[in-house]
Amino acid sequence: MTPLPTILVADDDRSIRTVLGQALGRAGYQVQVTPYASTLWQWVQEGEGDLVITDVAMPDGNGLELVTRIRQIRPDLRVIVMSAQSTLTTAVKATQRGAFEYLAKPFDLKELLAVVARALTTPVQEAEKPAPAPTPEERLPLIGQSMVMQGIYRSIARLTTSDLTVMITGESGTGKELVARALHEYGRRRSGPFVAVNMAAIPREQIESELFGYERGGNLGRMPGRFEQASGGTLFLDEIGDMPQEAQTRLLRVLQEGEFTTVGGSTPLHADVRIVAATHRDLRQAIQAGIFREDLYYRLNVVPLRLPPLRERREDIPLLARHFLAQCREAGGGYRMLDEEAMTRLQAWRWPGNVRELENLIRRIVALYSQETITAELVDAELADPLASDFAPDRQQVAEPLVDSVSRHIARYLEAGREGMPLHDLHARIIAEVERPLIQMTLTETRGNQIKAAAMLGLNRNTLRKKIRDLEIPVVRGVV
Ligand SMILES: Nc1ncnc2c1ncn2[C@@H]1O[C@H](COP(=O)(O)OP(=O)(O)OP(=O)(O)O)[C@@H](O)[C@H]1O
Repeated sequence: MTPLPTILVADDDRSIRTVLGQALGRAGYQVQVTPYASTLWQWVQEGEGDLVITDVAMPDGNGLELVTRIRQIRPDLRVIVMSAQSTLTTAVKATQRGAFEYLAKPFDLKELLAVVARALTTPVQEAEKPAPAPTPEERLPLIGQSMVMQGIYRSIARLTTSDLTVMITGESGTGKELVARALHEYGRRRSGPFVAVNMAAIPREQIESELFGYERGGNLGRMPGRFEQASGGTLFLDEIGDMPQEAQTRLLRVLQEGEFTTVGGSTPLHADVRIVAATHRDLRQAIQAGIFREDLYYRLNVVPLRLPPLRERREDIPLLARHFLAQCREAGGGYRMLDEEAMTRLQAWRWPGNVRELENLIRRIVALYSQETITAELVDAELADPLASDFAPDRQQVAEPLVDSVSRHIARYLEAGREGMPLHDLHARIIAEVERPLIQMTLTETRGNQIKAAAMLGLNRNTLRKKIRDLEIPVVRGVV
């Protein structure tokens, strides 16, 4: 009988050690747990264990540093890193140092068990051997700690070790260009150029020569296009849905053959670029409408990355708002802070222009007002000013049906229940989660006028008042 695989677990949090020890034991593995990085290192040196699961910050050492050392002395021993400091930098560092997988805490036990099974059964590839020394800088390019952003960090981290074509989708202002830059800056081609081309910003008839270059008359030779400029680096094709048909056909040929010719030229040139494309359009609809080539779509959509709208990750709003305030401060805008109610207002807003809209709002407030504390009244006034907003309704996307997002949340609760989280008052909790933003946003809309809000909601005024009290919704009358 083959012995059971042994898993070495290092985490200074006792509850994590207990939960992992039990779950892995139940799944049929042998488990050794320790709160110390040094004990883990000792076990690894002694040749123990078939798999390592380690935390990052431990009292006597750093799990990420251990990954490098473990991979050096035992390249076949896989390491899964788990961390509560779920930033893009941690994910990239873990992956580039050769961790098999990176999991942001809190994680799903089922997911962990699936990763463990994969780590123990997939044969170790040459490509997994330690990567060249990484140089990710500590300044964070992407802000956000929500579950969805953590998923994005993991994908970006994984994609930095390959040249696969990536298709980023997401509404306007969700950070598509920022993600494309991160893929480049942390990736294998970081010493090459990053060239961005926005299809919507170039006259249609010039797109082909812009991308592929053109032959100039006489003996003048050719004018290089963006493909050539990006050689050795990354070519970011923004608003790919706006690419004219002829350029689509040419691009498809480049992707198929790895070569291109300039407009009017005949010598094939080798295309040495990593392509990252982005769009805020629904390309499937464009395909149906016959304006986007389906074959090109499949060539580009090798790895799809969907950036969620800001309203789907409201928990990131305070972090982002503080980040933009800090940026304003660095630019000489003086010290400002948002009071609690102002922050609540920001979290309740629907953000049709996503992170860009939030960034612009903070900049506008810092520029227009000199008071140190930014209040809810001030935020309300700026949010309600239609002239100040660059986000006219025709730029807004069709929102996801409410039933879909509610169902997703309920499914998450139920799943957590199956994982062992005690579920009680589920009905009341879900109703409150829907009711609170409904009432809060209606009040923002009516600038705190409860009579108007009650009319809009179709509620009796006393009922509304009671709900405001029960749900602990802050009541502030707006500036008119
Ligand atoms: N997660 C984030 N952390 C910090 N800043 C962000 C984040 N996401 C977006 N931003 C900022 O928001 C602004 C818009 O981002 P970006 O240009 O990348 O969006 P986009 O999706 O490419 O928009 P569009 O589709 O309109 O071109 C930028 O100034 C960017 O720095």
